[in-house]
Amino acid sequence: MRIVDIREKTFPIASAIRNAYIDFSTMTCSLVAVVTDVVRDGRRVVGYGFNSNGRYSPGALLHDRFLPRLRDAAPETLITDDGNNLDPFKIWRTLMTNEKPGGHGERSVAVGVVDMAVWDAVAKIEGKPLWRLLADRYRGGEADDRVFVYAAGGYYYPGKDDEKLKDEMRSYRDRGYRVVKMKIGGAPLPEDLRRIEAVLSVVGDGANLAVDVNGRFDLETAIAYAKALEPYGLFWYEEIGDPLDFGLQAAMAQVYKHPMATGENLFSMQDARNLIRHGGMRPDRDWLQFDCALSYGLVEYLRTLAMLKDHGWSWRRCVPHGGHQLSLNIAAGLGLGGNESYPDLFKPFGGFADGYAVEDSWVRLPDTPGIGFEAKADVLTVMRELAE
Ligand SMILES: O=C([O-])CC(=O)C(=O)O
Ligand SMILES: [Mg+2]
Repeated sequence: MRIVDIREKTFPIASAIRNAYIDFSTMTCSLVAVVTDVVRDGRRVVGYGFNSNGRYSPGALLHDRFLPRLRDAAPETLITDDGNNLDPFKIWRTLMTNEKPGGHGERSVAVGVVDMAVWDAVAKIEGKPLWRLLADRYRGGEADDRVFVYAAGGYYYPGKDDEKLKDEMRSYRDRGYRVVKMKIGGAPLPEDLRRIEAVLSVVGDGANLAVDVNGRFDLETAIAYAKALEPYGLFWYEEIGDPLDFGLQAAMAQVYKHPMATGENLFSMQDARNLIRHGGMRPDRDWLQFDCALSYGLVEYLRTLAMLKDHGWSWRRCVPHGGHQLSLNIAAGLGLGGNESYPDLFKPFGGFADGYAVEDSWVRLPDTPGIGFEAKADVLTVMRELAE
């Protein structure tokens, strides 16, 4: 078997939302199709991948550097020894030819998009959902039959008052999410506390609400917020300072006793390892949000999981950023703690299979071969337009 074509297209996923650091007025997303010569159920197997929000489309990097490496490689160097399937690890090595270590930048997004498409194709060729393939390969066949998900939203938005924020959260609760997340740090502390209390009037207990700073605070502001947030007993306090400021993160562990979360902007196993070594993260309560779609894909995420195991961390502490189905498959297949969900944002790329309702913040996965895009009509439409 071989790869016969690789296509990429950049799509806008712009919206008027704003977090404490950026707005999404020009946000884009890259969709990649890896077309193979394998036929299953009368169709040519095509694997699809895309990057999650927060980083722009890596289309230029893909066209300049990464896709030519795959096109120029001898086809037999990209497949398994028995010749029956693509080998995600060999493809990863080819993509990363002549790339120095460190300084990961956004090439990790480009490699992540291709890696997602490769795993989708690999599972389709094996005729299995990816969560099943991962459970069979790495967990002795054991898979979780449902995954914890929380609804992310609560952005700043022109003209959005507390009533609109409450309506948004009520609609997530009506759609089966127990836990919701909102943005903070983009307004003065008293205003954010008023917004938090508005949301708590809808979701009740603080254990049903996570807050996300998107890396905005210096230590002094982080501590002022920590003191104000402490009484609410929130689900988590996320990405409080700069993602690479492990000293700030470690200092916060001394002053904030409730759970914290971070990691969505760490793009390699080595960066994740530095967080674990130097960030003071507490394996009994804190959460790790590394997102494979932004950070060299599942091949690299497996290295990150191995690193966590070596450091005595349970994979149940991982709840990836991004709200995409690749992380949902990894969560079910490898036994993570859950996955993010954006019920209303970043369409059609975010979101899970049609017709699988969320209940009390748990969702089930379809049996569709691959990542499950064939079970989600809106994303499948744009995918098939690209390559089928
Ligand atoms: O607003 C964003 O960039 C998304 C984000 O942090 C999250 O989903 O946790
Ligand atoms: Mg975040």
